[in-house]
Amino acid sequence: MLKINHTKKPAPTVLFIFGGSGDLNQRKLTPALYNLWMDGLMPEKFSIIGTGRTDYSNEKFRDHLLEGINEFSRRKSDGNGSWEKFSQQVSYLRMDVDQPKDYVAMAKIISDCEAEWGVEAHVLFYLAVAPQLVPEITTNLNKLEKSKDKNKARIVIEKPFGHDLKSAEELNRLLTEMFDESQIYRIDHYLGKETVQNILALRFANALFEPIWNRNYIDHVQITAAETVGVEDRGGYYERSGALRDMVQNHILQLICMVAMEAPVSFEADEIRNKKSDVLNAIRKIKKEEVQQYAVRGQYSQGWVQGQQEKAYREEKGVAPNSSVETFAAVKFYIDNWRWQDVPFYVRTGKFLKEKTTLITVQFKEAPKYAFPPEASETWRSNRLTISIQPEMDIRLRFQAKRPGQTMSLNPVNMVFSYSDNYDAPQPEAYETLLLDAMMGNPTQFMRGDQVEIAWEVIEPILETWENRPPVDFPNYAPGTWGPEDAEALIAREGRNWITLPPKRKEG
Ligand SMILES: NC(=O)C1=CN([C@@H]2O[C@H](COP(=O)(O)OP(=O)(O)OC[C@H]3O[C@@H](n4cnc5c(N)ncnc54)[C@H](OP(=O)(O)O)[C@@H]3O)[C@@H](O)[C@H]2O)C=CC1
Ligand SMILES: O=C1O[C@H](COP(=O)(O)O)[C@@H](O)[C@H](O)[C@H]1O
Repeated sequence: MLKINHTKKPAPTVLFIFGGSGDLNQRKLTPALYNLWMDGLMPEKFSIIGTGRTDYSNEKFRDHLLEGINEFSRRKSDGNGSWEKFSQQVSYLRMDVDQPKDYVAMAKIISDCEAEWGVEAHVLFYLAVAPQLVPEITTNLNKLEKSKDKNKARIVIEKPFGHDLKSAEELNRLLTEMFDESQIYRIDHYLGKETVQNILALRFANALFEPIWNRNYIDHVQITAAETVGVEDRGGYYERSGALRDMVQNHILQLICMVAMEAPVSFEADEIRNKKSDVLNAIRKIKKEEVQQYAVRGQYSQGWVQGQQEKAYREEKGVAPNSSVETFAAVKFYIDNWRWQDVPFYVRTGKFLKEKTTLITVQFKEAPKYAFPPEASETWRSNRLTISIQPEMDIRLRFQAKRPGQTMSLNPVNMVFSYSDNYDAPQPEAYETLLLDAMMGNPTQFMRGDQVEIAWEVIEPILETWENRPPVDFPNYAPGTWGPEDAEALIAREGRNWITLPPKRKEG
């Protein structure tokens, strides 16, 4: 069920973070837990145990996490002892995931906490590790008595969930042999973003949009998820992934689900998940021989961004000098159902693009009859709704207005709902929301096994075609641009263009 309020706190919880010494924990997980604690949303009793092979003492581990708080958290250490108090409940367990004896140590930690707290604890196992370690860890966890408790033990699995359809199916099979589906939380952090969750409110708490939210009124939908950084130090991971696996299979398909799903009859987890699975199932499978018409790939070259010289992807650490892995992908999808038949969903994502932005645009059709003389307006297709997911958080409804003056001159204007103008409190980070949900036992905003598999099915023809046909033109875009020219052509040849947002309220 989607949460309505937080009158209840999570039950006393022991939280193990596999990959505790890793990047994700330092950047996102510990800052999220610290912010939850500062907001009074952590359980009354909790213990966080980071694991890894690195030789940390508890003190050194906390120092390492504090650096992450000061660099990445929305709240820094406040100098009033908050971090020190919080971090007393954080410790480190040095372990190798393939050593069964180390899981015995985990069992002891759980029973020690329970003895100290005088209650039976809930346990959350967060797997912030590379996917190849997941089978080993889960098989060992399955031997712990505690993990069999359906109501008290949960396991969070980071993306990527599998490498392709086959491996995702295998992973699902393995997990569901050992755990109940209700214990498995497949995380997609985009689903924890405030602006993404707000799509449900926008669509289903207002009578205004739903009547026109269909093929009769909508010309097309587009989603841009653009980053201004390269692969940084994740070249090793990215070489096995690429933009399609890294962003489209999960985050972007989930955004499509939020925009395209039918109205749920309740906010029960399975109701929402069923509605999303319906969308994924209805996405037209692109035939291999048609991939070139529907999808474009790119890889960044070296170049200059804001006076700084950037390396080509092929020069990044951990990347093969002749790599054919894509750092940019654009795809045109169709959803074959009554609501969306023939409405294209154009999506694009990439590293080292011109702007950091995640933007959903719903472009409405033209007015059926334009009685104004052509010289009244240069702009057509003026009606559009843009949902800025990040970094700006706003929704803009664009429509034509009369420019003040003695002539009937039209120009598009925006009605803007901006988070910062409407709410004083800072927005929680996605990982805060999702970690709290996992502790509360609320799987609504996590992916069910079937969704992950259908999402792989959707992109598999593209993946296979690209893997079998190495690109001849890589690298094909410079850092600081909007990607390869073919991506412009993908949409331009249908008389449309990619939309980016000028600053708030200045749009002309
Ligand atoms: N970093 C990010 O921004 C994001 C990451 N993710 C996902 O999260 C997961 C982790 O990513 P990230 O933190 O970046 O990766 P890192 O490489 O930074 O961390 C990997 C972690 O795994 C641990 N580890 C590796 N092998 C073993 C082993 N044999 N036994 C015990 N621990 C081991 C490492 O510990 P040690 O080195 O101490 O042995 C380390 O803590 C990945 O699946 C990634 O795709 C998802 C979204 C964003
Ligand atoms: O999952 C991932 O997401 C990030 C982008 O996340 P955002 O919240 O900053 O939009 C991306 O950089 C990374 O490659 C990918 O693995």
